Amino acid sequence: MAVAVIRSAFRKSKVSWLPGLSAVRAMSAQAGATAPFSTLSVSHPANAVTHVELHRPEKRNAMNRAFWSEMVDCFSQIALDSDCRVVIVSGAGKVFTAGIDLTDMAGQLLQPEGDDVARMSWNLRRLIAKYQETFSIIEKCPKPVVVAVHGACVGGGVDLITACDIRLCTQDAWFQVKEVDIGLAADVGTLQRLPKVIGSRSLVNELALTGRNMYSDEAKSCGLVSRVFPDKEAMIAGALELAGEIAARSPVAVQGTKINLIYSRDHSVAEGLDYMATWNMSMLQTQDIMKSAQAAMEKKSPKEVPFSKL
Ligand SMILES: CC/C=C\C=C\CC(=O)SCCNC(=O)CCNC(=O)[C@H](O)C(C)(C)COP(=O)(O)OP(=O)(O)OC[C@H]1O[C@@H](n2cnc3c(N)ncnc32)[C@H](O)[C@@H]1OP(=O)(O)O
Repeated sequence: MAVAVIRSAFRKSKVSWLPGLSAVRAMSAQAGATAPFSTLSVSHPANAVTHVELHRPEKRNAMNRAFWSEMVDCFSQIALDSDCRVVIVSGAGKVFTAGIDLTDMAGQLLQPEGDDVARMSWNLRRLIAKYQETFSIIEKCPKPVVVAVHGACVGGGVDLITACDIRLCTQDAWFQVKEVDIGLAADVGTLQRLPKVIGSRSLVNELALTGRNMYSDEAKSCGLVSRVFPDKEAMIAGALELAGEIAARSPVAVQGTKINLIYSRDHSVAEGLDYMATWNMSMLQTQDIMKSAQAAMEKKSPKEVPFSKL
């Protein structure tokens, strides 16, 4: 009986605005993150899954000038790619990343352009904001991002992973808020996001003020990562399995969940509930609810439900 009710509701839900919506989607759909990047390798290992690999292994994936721009281009393309429902980020070679490229840093950041202090300061501010966007773009991307860390994750690496939605690591992974060791206060996300990721403010302060290494067991126990794998191969297999589970769900539900979780993290419960109500006053009208409910009633897996692209 319940199945019949859902079927009938689903038939009724095929309302006349759908062709218009498809046309808008067709106009905005992009081919995916295909630009020839020099510091990133982008692949599509499974249906609806995009894998972004930091790819400067001979320099331990140190973040050079090209990297700071390419991440923004890559994630801007992914955000619009209706064939992508979930992203995996990992590092090629021996480690995840050695953080900012220290040889590149001297030019741009330490010798800002400008005729006087005001102009140099203004240019430097713009540059720092640009570097911040390199990781904020991950958080702004509506597709969930799973990051898989092996070996070292230093400095800018911690900024990067705290902007991701799910963090995995290998047993040999270690994390270091290194900035204090090179004479600067971390300025591209760690100080803002790490306290929201791990529960202990005292631990955040300790890590950021001493620059000490944190190893995988402690990263798991404090909540920085949700799973630890014996090695990189097992971790990438685990990341793909997790990505497959996310990709199988309604993209309307998944993207709405990511956006509302981040909004709620930064607002009061009352504001979060208000935002949610406004969000769902349109999103509850999706066909995906009827499709998912029907599959649940028929004891089918969400993997069997053909959701439209988003
Ligand atoms: C607006 C500001 C925005 C962001 C700021 C971010 C701040 C930070 O990121 S602070 C962190 C800076 N990073 C470091 O201090 C790490 C330095 N590197 C290491 O400690 C080690 O390389 C390692 C990551 C532990 C890996 O060790 P190992 O596997 O033994 O490799 P190496 O032999 O040391 O290096 C191989 C190769 O890579 C080059 N390299 C490594 N790290 C960097 C780097 N950060 N910048 C530039 N180049 C790096 C190293 O020089 C070697 O190059 P060769 O040409 O082979 O000599």
